Amino acid sequence: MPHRPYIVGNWKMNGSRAMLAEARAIDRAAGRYPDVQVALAPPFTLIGALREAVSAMGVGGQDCHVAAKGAHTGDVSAPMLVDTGADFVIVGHSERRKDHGEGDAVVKAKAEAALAAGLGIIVCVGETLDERDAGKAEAVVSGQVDGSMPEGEAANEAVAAGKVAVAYEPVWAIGTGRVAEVPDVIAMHAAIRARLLALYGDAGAKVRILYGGSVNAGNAAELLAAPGVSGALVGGASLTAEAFLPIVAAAGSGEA
Ligand SMILES: O=C(CO)COP(=O)(O)O
Repeated sequence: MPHRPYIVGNWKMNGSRAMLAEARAIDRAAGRYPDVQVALAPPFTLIGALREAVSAMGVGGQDCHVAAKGAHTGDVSAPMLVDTGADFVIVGHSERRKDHGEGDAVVKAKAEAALAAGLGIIVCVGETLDERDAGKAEAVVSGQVDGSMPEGEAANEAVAAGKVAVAYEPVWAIGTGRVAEVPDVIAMHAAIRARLLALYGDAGAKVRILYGGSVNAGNAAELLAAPGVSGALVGGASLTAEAFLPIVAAAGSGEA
């Protein structure tokens, strides 16, 4: 694998202070896999506490507003994420795109706001089942990459610094137990890489492309060994150390 594997847990709208014990256990074990970059994205309410509870792993947000501050009730900005201890943020998750009507232009603005605040980013893309069945998966995902990735000098610098990742998450594989076929994942990651090279030139090779969608202990090794897969964005199986650590172990060479 040309990149340092990146295994990220997305807790979505799950978690309470009681779950900090899981984060601590994940963090302790993550320290045994220095070859793997491990991170968790808890809900906003837990970012600060989780940051203080862990030391080896990254801590991120699941979304940010396009503006740095202002009259946007209920929203959280990228500088606020930094202030509470986050080092990255996920933008453009399909649940945000669907639940909050976020299109590519908004996702791109969020990505640029996050970079301006100094955060790393994971930009999510992925097709629906209808789009895949219609043979449009690569076209849809390529269009999302073109429309959602940040542009400009700050983006080029962040890409070169390895602070930018893309997560390919087929919508039909999220939370369904249905994983994409490995050849389809390889093909899609290659299509995404081609767009990244077109957008950023040679530096586009530095963007890590993660797979997400029903990743678990049983399928992680095969997915992570696939050419072009630089890591995983994990939902349900990131909620406990017991479920998440085998995925970290599958990515790393440390002791189990
Ligand atoms: O959406 C996901 C991660 O962002 C994937 O969720 P699951 O791993 O629960 O399918």
